Amino acid sequence: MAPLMPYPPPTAIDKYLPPSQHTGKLFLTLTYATSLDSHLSIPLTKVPLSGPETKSLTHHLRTFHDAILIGVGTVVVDDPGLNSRLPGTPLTRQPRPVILDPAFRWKVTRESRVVQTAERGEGLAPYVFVRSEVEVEGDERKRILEEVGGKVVVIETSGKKKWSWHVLSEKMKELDLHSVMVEGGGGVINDLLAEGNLPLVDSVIITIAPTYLGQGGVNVSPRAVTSVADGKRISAVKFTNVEWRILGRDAVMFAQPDL
Ligand SMILES: NC(=O)c1ccc[n+]([C@@H]2O[C@H](COP(=O)([O-])OP(=O)(O)OC[C@H]3O[C@@H](n4cnc5c(N)ncnc54)[C@H](OP(=O)(O)O)[C@@H]3O)[C@@H](O)[C@H]2O)c1
Ligand SMILES: Nc1nc(=O)c(N)c(NC[C@H](O)[C@H](O)[C@H](O)COP(=O)(O)O)[nH]1
Repeated sequence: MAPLMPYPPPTAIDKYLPPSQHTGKLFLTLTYATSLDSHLSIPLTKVPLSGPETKSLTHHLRTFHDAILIGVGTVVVDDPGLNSRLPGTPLTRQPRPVILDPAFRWKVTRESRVVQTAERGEGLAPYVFVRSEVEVEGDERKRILEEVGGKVVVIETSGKKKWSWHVLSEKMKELDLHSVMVEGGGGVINDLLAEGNLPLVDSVIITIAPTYLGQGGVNVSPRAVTSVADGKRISAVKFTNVEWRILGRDAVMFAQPDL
């Protein structure tokens, strides 16, 4: 895959990046690109929203994180590479792709881009998080992942459909992954922006592209929140330390959740 055109990253964004020494808490950065109508994409479609400058920023951010996390919905639709393609990025600065795929529905093959990327030594192979009820022994896909240094990570769900982000954070640390860049898609992001999960989010970096994708897109809008005091609707998520940068045609918000 062709190296990416590098653009100088914005200055003075260190406070939004993982610390150089890990602190025992998983550092979580939520980052994605959105349209003006808060859509990530058109359903079942990969939509390039980021311009060259913000795509370069995303790849820059990937070199600061131990892991990059997406949901199975994204890996199935986008067939992503999930590496940093900034020229000269050493393997030691490549993030570990993590795919949330409880039912192991991703039909990974040797042609999958993330597998090819790992095979060429241009990125790391994925860890696929799967529910303990799913039979993976003898599954050809497990072998394909292991051949390039990836693995199926079996996680207890104790009958629940979803893993809590506390369980996911503990599992990441167990795997020696101490900082993660959560890139989407809609299901993953709306879940992470739910009230109870916000304390786990350290930084939010959102690219806003100058386009409307139109109704019925893959929308980012967290669950509504009402005030405990009077039961009235209040903002679902607020931010602090908010800074904006204009990169090419896109605006980028850097912020931290205001808990
Ligand atoms: N613009 C951007 O920055 C951006 C970024 C990423 C993706 N996208 C776009 O977004 C679309 C995909 O979004 P999506 O909402 O369909 O899919 P998604 O969020 O990538 O994946 C959702 C699925 O992941 C699994 N999952 C998520 N959270 C989980 C949890 N806590 N525990 C267990 N499993 C969990 C579930 O799988 P099961 O259903 O199997 O239970 C869930 O249905 C694509 O079109 C892609 O191009 C855009
Ligand atoms: N920053 C950003 N701008 C976009 O316009 C867009 N569509 C995504 N989408 C994120 C999603 O996670 C994709 O799957 C990966 O961006 C593809 O990853 P690669 O570049 O193939 O490594 N992310």
